[in-house]
Amino acid sequence: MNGERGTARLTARGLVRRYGGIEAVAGVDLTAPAGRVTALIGPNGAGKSTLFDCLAGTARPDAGLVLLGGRDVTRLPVHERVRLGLARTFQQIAVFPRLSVAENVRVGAEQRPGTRRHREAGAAAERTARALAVLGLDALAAEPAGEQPTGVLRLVELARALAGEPRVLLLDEPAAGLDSAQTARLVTVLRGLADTGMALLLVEHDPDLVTELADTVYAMADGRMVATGPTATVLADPRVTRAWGGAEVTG
Ligand SMILES: Nc1ncnc2c1ncn2[C@@H]1O[C@H](COP(=O)(O)OP(=O)(O)OP(=O)(O)O)[C@@H](O)[C@H]1O
Repeated sequence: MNGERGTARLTARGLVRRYGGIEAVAGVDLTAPAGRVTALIGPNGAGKSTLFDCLAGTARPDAGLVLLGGRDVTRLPVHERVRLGLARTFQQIAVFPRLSVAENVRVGAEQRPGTRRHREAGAAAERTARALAVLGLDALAAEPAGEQPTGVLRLVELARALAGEPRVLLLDEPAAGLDSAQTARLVTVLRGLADTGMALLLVEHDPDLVTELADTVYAMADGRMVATGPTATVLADPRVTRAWGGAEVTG
């Protein structure tokens, strides 16, 4: 796996997505390499979620390409991208409230290619157990998801994504609602996943978390990339600090 570190796993080329007269994503290039944590930052309305939707397949770009492991997936629906190794968590938490924590995670384990075809129920159970353990959720496995606090539900969503053993993981504000202990665990888990060769791309608002986690940062404003590069360099870029402070981006 580590031999692949740095190889592009998910690539956007010239992506454009319009809503009516608004270019929410206005010609964007981005690469999430294997074995790295890549962060996407920018003020509200910058286009981060729209770009995520185009990468995950929940939105179709009006122009440009999405490549997953070198394969053009621009026109493939979400479930095909999942089969090719893409997983995602959402800004708005979505769990099945009446299912247990473990059953919610199992949903992710069963989306893995070949699970049904080969009747790999045992393997799906193992993947579920592994994902629960990685996120420290074993003790809550049998509890109804609907009774858990937000912090736990974020971890359940992440466990569900991991249970499919993806090669590319998209995370939309993964630390929102987590307390400091859960955030520390999340950081350790995400770094550990990158070390296994997974490509991680996260949308994040907290500069401290971005500094702690990300190898590379893409900063968006008004649908465009305003700065890209190593985390410390991008976070110190005046165009980025202005945009994050809510002021107009001019450059
Ligand atoms: N479904 C939609 N219909 C119309 N306009 C949309 C839609 N989704 C996003 N937009 C517009 O596209 C632009 C980019 O929005 P987007 O949600 O992608 O930004 P964001 O960077 O993710 O913001 P936030 O940090 O608030 O989630 C905004 O002007 C938004 O109003």
